[in-house]
Amino acid sequence: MENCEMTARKEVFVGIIGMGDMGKMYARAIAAAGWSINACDREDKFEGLKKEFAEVENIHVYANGRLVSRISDYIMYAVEAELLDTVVAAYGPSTKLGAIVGGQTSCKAPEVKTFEKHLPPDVDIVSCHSLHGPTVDPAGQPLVIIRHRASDKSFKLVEDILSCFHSKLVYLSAEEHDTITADTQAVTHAAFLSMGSAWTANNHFPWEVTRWQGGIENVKINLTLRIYSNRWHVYAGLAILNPAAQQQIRQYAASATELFKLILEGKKEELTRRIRSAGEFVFGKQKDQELLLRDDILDKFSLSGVPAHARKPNSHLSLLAMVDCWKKCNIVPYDHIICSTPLFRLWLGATEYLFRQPELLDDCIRFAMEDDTFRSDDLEFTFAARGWSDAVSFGDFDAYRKRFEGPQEYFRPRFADATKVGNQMIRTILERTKVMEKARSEE
Ligand SMILES: NC(=O)C1=CN([C@@H]2O[C@H](COP(=O)(O)OP(=O)(O)OC[C@H]3O[C@@H](n4cnc5c(N)ncnc54)[C@H](OP(=O)(O)O)[C@@H]3O)[C@@H](O)[C@H]2O)C=CC1
Ligand SMILES: O=C(O)C(=O)Cc1ccc(O)cc1
Repeated sequence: MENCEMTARKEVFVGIIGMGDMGKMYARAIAAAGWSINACDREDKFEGLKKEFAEVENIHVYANGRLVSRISDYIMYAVEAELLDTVVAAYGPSTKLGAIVGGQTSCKAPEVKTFEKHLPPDVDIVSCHSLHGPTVDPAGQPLVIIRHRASDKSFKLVEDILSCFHSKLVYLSAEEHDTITADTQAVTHAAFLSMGSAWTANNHFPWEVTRWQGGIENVKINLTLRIYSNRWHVYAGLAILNPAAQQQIRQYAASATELFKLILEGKKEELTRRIRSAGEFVFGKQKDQELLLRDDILDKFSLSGVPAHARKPNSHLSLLAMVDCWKKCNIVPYDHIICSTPLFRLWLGATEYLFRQPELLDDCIRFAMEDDTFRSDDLEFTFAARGWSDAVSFGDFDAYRKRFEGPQEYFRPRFADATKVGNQMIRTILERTKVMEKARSEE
């Protein structure tokens, strides 16, 4: 980069309020690109943060968000979604004249409403949302930008600042963003959260039980652990604050319950018809496309280390319910790939693996009907899906936290391994989606 461009960047101050996982990731990347960062967290973390960033070039730590707001040109709130309104009410009125403000919360309609409520009218609003967690390399991942109220100059400045991530910029309104992320993130998380609750309730680590080994089980286990290793409020915020998400999570629980009842009642034909018709709805147009996940890819990601030939079939209720839910909610997940998280793409890859290999799907249905090995898992899974749906529908952050913390403690000893394997999975799915998008664009 030209020296004069670096010097010009130093004169633009980017404020970051909330130096948790995402705030720190943003601060480090933007500072490394030469912009000046003014950062803060809660006042009681001031001394600790100052020490942590003492040696980091371009990052200046302040005691609170009022001080950061007074002197920054683009201010990003990277705090818990549940707290955003209170935090913006406290610091928003101190925003520098003519500055730009945005947020990193995962649900944008309430976020922009909060900004409109508390920010002075001379302040522009440009928000963003990185569609990945803080330990993922942002390069190539989607980064949504929302131009809510901004001059061309302000908008261009935000684009320049965020270009340091080398992410794929996706331009949406707050409402479009929330509809898509409800379709992709919220219901995906509901599936993994339910699996984690069910395994905890049955008191088994799935990678230690032979019926949970190999293939798409690796995706289920690793991603469940990945979610539980993150902070509960991230998932609570995006589900509870997004009305479209609530409805889909309810449908996911209803799909799991209804399919499980068909299994218990021995209604094989009805189950088969329902599952095939959902599969046709979701995957009907994919017939000529390669699978996102293949055996050789999946087998690289084992936590159990048990060889493929030791695998047992599985009723895969979590996957059957997902595809049924997509159909009931009229969602074709491929339409949202440009605005999806790595977890969503991996989950879609797992559903596709089952539904686009007819012999596997037949085995799965036969196994669900005829073998009761998975009945107790499926029972707990159904309870768990309903429990998560209730926690979200009641809008109760505290109940959500309590439901989350049990499995989180249970799985904690395996988080380090799961994060490593999960990161490799995410790199692989990014490469696979790039290859497939290229193939599609050349068709
Ligand atoms: N983690 C993820 O995977 C992703 C998260 N997001 C969203 O980004 C936002 C940040 O998430 P994340 O970094 O993971 O969460 P963290 O909990 O790691 O960070 C939030 C930080 O904000 C601090 N905070 C709370 N109140 C204030 C305040 N008044 N002034 C300054 N700081 C304050 C929190 O302190 P304390 O802990 O003491 O409350 C915490 O350190 C959330 O809205 C989340 O939904 C978006 C994409 C991905
Ligand atoms: O990829 C996922 O779904 C994650 O779990 C990480 C995550 C969480 C919240 C977001 O708003 C974006 C990404």
